[in-house]
Amino acid sequence: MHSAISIQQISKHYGALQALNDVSLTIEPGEFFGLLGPNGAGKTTLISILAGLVKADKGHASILGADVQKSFRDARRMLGVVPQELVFDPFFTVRETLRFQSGYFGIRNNDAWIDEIMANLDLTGKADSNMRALSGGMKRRVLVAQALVHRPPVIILDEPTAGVDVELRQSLWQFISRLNQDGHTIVLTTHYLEEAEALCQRIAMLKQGKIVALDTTANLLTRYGSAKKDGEGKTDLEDVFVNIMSGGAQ
Ligand SMILES: Nc1ncnc2c1ncn2[C@@H]1O[C@H](COP(=O)(O)OP(=O)(O)OP(=O)(O)O)[C@@H](O)[C@H]1O
Repeated sequence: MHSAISIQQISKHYGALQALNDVSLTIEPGEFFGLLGPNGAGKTTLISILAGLVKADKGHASILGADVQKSFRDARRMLGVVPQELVFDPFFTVRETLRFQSGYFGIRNNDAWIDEIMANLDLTGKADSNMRALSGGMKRRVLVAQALVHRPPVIILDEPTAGVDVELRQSLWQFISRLNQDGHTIVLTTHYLEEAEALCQRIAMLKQGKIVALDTTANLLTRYGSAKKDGEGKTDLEDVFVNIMSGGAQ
């Protein structure tokens, strides 16, 4: 069986800046995987390479066996990406936006699935609203819906809960967890480390374009956690993250 995502020795420069430096990573089908790192570590660049939006200088990447460059269409069809930035045509309604996205993948008569996704994301009441009339949190739900219209087995979410209220965050995680239980592979980037700790089975940490830690969440907590100074003695992923980013990992 193919890996859900295979990344082999990927490097990427932007001028003099090395955004990714020899990154290798394999994610298996059905995993809930966290890709963490400080601002500028290279997470979005790596996701853009997987989505075929940015070309790596070196290395290979594939989605369920399809090379993201050589078999772009096959790879893209198996991948749903929830981007970090909210970019929409403001004059389309929510339903039109989702129909348009279905058309991009050559799917017609997708309304039953679009209705199901909208219901799961609490968007049904906004189906006929123009995108420009939605709040930021609602727009983010549409971004998630858009990533799912073609029923991709692998889903990457780039900071999906940035600027989202607690209620939506929880309903979003319930929905994403259900997709994972149904067999979808989920890759998540987030700066909310408590979310990553609760959801992700395995985590990679990037720092200045290099992987500095890669392990199960449980092992990372055991290996790199340190008892909190507040005396409670409980370690968490934030603790681990700070230790690794300050040079505690090899
Ligand atoms: N199109 C571009 N041109 C030049 N530099 C870029 C470009 N895109 C990204 N970079 C640089 O590459 C580095 C990695 O950026 P990237 O967006 O991948 O990081 P990130 O880990 O996703 O950060 P954040 O957590 O802030 O989203 C940064 O230094 C960024 O400024």
